[in-house]
Amino acid sequence: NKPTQNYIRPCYFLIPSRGTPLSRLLCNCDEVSAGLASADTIFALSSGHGRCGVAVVRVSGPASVTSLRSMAGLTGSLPPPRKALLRSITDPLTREVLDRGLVLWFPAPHSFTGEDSVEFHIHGGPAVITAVLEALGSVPGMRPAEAGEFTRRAFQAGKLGLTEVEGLGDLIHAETEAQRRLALRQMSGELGHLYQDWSNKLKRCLAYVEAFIDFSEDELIEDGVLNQVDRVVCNLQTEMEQHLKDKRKGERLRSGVQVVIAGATNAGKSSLLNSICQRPAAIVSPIAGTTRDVVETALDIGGFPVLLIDTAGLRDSLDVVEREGVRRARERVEQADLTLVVVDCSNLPIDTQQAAAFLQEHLKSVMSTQKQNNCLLVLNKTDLLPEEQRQNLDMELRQVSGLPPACLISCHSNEGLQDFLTALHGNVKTLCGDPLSGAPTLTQARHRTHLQQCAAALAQYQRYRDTDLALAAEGVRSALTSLGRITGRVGAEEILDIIFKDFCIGK
Ligand SMILES: Nc1nc2c(ncn2[C@@H]2O[C@H](COP(=O)(O)OP(=O)(O)OP(=O)(O)O)[C@@H](O)[C@H]2O)c(=O)[nH]1
Repeated sequence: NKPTQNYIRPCYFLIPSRGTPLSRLLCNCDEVSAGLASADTIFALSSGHGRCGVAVVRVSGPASVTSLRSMAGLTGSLPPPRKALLRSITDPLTREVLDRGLVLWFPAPHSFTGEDSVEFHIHGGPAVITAVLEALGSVPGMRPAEAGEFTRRAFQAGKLGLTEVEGLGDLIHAETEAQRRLALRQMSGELGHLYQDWSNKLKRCLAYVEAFIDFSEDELIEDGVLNQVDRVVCNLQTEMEQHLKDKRKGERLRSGVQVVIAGATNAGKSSLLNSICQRPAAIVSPIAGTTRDVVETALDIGGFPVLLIDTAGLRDSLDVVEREGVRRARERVEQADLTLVVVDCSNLPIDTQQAAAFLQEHLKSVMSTQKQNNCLLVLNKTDLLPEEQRQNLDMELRQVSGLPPACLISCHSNEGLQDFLTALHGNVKTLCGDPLSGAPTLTQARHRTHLQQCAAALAQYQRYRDTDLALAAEGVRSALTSLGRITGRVGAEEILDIIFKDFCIGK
């Protein structure tokens, strides 16, 4: 019998002559809905919106051929697959020529969606695009595609795994070089292959445990089979632990590093924000307490995405609005990946030891000790210091232990700004990691959740291994289910909508 979709069932392999069960394996019908042909044919503009030289309109589904024949005037044989053909594109009802462009024919299964597909490469003016889309809508069996529907069909045809789909989505949304690299790596399937490999190992473990439960009493199963399972489970746990201990680098790179600028009023926080992003994004004034709310600016720092956040100056205030601003500032500091604590260095004691003690107290008032590990001290307004004091401070603060790295800058003269930007880039790079080196990293919070569930389920195997083998097997089974949720092989329906809704129409 064909197993029900997503259902893991045992099946027996028999030696035909004696009928003795040799081993019991698991057959996982995990092709999701592979092979389910879609009745509708969908079409959409797949290139970007707005005026452009060339626009690509994509069609996928059984009526693709009809659209090709009726709109490109092809009565005889179809063009060779994947070869561009220059044709007049006509309205199938009125026969009016709408444009002259290229048509490409991708017969199933060698297309992005796995279905018969056609592409019309037409001129990118809005009137041409509208006319061609309207004409396609008049072909029987065709309808406009929904957001992400082409990719969804590719997934359902087994052309892409769910992690690859997510990589493709990230690639479309990538705004920086490092994000592009990370997305491309995930789209190439590295992460998906890692999880699939773990999944295959667990399937084998489950088969062994089930076999042991069923046949150990008849002595048809070798001694030590459970020891093999123990070893695999233990190794997988270690691998997963390592994989999860990634300091959220991939997730951070995907969504942007949160860099928060904090400190006392008038220290020059807004000036620093403006200097970094090289435009007057925040209001600067000599009036203490000018910034009252959070000001966010998205930046590309050396290829890494950064969300730079200016906050209200930290001080006690009777003003309700300012108090709320300070509360929000503290909240953002606690959520930050990196905090830039700005200090007006013209207010520092001249003696370096006293200055260091002052800075330590100041840091304590801004953030928790743990947060100080991801912090840069920015000593601003060096233009107000005598040259000798500036140099002493620069040299001697480096010798003080227990202080975060400090940068001396002046937002007015730009002195020290380049060194500070280099330090900032270095910190951001460390927080994101190199997207191309080492093992593939986690990029989504949902992967982390399912992996944590998987690790917990493996712990259940170990807990019950010697007392209740059925419960231990259940642990391995739910570990498999958790992995299947990441790759889209099990119980993925509820998450598909969430993932595909992030895609644009035409992808
Ligand atoms: N001399 C000098 N003045 C600076 C420098 N940076 C900022 N200032 C001045 O310091 C004052 C306060 O600057 P802001 O950038 O508004 O300071 P802030 O920390 O955002 O202030 P709040 O909004 O009160 O939190 C302004 O008059 C700036 O022109 C600097 O490097 N040197």
